[in-house]
Amino acid sequence: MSRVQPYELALDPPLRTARETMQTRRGLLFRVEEGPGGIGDAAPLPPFTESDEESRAALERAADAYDHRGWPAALKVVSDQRDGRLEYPAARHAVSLAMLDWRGRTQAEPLFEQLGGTAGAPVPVNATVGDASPSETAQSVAEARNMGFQAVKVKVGRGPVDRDLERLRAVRERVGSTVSVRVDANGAWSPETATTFLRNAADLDLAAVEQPLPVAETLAHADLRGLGTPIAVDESLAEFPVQELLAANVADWYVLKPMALGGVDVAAGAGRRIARQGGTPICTSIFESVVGRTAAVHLAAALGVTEAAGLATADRLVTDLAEDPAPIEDGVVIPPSGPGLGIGEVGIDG
Ligand SMILES: O=C(O)CCC(=O)c1ccccc1C(=O)O
Ligand SMILES: [Mg+2]
Repeated sequence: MSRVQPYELALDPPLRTARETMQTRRGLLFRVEEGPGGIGDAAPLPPFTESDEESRAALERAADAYDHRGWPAALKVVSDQRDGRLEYPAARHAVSLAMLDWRGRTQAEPLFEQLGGTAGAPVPVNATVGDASPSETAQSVAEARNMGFQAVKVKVGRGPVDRDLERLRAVRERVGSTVSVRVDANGAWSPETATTFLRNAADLDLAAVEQPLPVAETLAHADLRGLGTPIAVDESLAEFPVQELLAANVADWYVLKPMALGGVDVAAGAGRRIARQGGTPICTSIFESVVGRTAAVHLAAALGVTEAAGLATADRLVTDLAEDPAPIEDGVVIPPSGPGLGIGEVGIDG
């Protein structure tokens, strides 16, 4: 038997991005009871994924298919495509993860091994710093550095470019070059604004600028390369097949959100393709529960990513659904070595 269980987690402090102020995250656990059991997480977040309602409906259909016809039928239900893109990536993430967790538990194999990794090597992670005043931004970056993070990601694009540049100068004045700094505009800029930012940011030694342009301007990211700061795409991967982005040379870095790509299996394939073609894959979580986040940790370890992963999303969650089997220490995270996901008892009330 399988079950679909909704959850809701509060973020404290809320995360201010160019697009929104994220205060809570809703998601759905997909659980099966057979044998050792298995668990998966769907945490829909448009425009990265389908909506809550679509995800829930797809998961209910998948649960019914699983109960009557097993794993292949359940997976098929959440694998519908339109224009070459998955219609329910978050739901497919949940079902495929529950299947991998169940299989890993059955075969006593950790998820990172199922994904083709050989060692549960430590993964460097970045702290995530939201939009705030220049002094508050610098303070948050200094705190992250003092906690052992060697990389931070600062959200930009909420206010004018001059303010963002002022924030980043305040960061450099405060922490010098002791920490790697990347920024994420979440698609807030026009090509002109992005160019202005990049020309003025050349001396800030930013590791990358993530999704400067909206998804509709995806191909124009190629023109932003070579202005002194590596370009990363994120939201674009939810809309365009990764091979198209690679063929168009749109970016230096590619952000893999397994929740947006339809599962850790899909994301592992995309990550290997990106690396083969000379791109840099980055793994991130999106404030989903410990179930989804731990899956992303396994993915990052399996791919052996070298750039810091955006997996430090647990600290902001006021409560979670289980004890964290992969807490961040000194800026790195190590995937659990137990079977499957390696998560213990999961309860909806935390
Ligand atoms: O990458 C990180 O540091 C954390 C993840 C993150 O920023 C994020 C979280 C939720 C939704 C979108 C994003 C994003 O990278 O744009
Ligand atoms: Mg991003």
